Amino acid sequence: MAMIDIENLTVSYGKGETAVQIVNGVTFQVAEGESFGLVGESGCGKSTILGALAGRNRQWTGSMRISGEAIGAKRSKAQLARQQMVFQDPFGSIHPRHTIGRTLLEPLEIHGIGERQERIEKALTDVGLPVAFRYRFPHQLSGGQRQRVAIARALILKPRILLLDEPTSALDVSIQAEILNLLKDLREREKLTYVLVSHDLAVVAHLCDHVAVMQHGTFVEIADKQQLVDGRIAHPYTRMLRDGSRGYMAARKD
Ligand SMILES: Nc1ncnc2c1ncn2[C@@H]1O[C@H](COP(=O)(O)OP(=O)(O)OP(=O)(O)O)[C@@H](O)[C@H]1O
Repeated sequence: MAMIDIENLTVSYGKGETAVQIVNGVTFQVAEGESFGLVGESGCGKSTILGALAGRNRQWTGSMRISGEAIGAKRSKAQLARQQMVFQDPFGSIHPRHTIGRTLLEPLEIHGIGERQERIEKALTDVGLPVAFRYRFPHQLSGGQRQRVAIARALILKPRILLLDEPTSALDVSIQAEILNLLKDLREREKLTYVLVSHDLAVVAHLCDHVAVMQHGTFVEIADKQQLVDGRIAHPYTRMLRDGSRGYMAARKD
């Protein structure tokens, strides 16, 4: 059974005459413990798919099954907790005047979950931060540490799926690999399933088992990691993306 099973998903924004369909009938499955990448030019609908999976974009049609369960228009708290998002910008996504502890407490309060102190400490430890960081404020942390907090906040509800929207692209190059490796370790340790949006095929090749290439709201190709690394990819657009990150891909052929 696939952890994520999406059939003919369309997603739109706006109502009536101003409604615009952004995602035009995409179909994909992600097995438990796998990572599925979404790449494609800016505005093609990658984040919109993540938003629909997360329950943030509710204007969708098609069929969505998560962990074998059919997802409807309204989700229970348990269904919402099952997948959590990590955004690109760790500066914008964490409240600047809340301590890290308070940031991590918030989802537990919203979902009415107990054992809060233990969970906060475990979440910080899981992302490689000292537990004393709970008393710090975001401005006292580096960009990489803030992204670790954003990942800890996503993990604190014990989701089965992480939806990662360009999780390293706002970070210094030297920090990017550190966060990618953390995500890789976490996936293996916690048996998490990932959907990762990136404009960078090298990042996708590093982390993902399969990748869908998007153009104008549809998938033009789904390739596996080996096809990507070996250059056995069919669609001209995919080749163009690959050529754009060739040096990087060669450096990361692991
Ligand atoms: N809340 C919204 N209301 C209306 N239109 C939106 C909304 N969010 C996104 N869009 C539009 O939907 C289209 C797809 O946006 P989306 O963010 O999914 O693209 P993307 O592929 O993730 O791009 P990028 O790589 O730039 O993040 C864009 O044209 C965008 O302007």
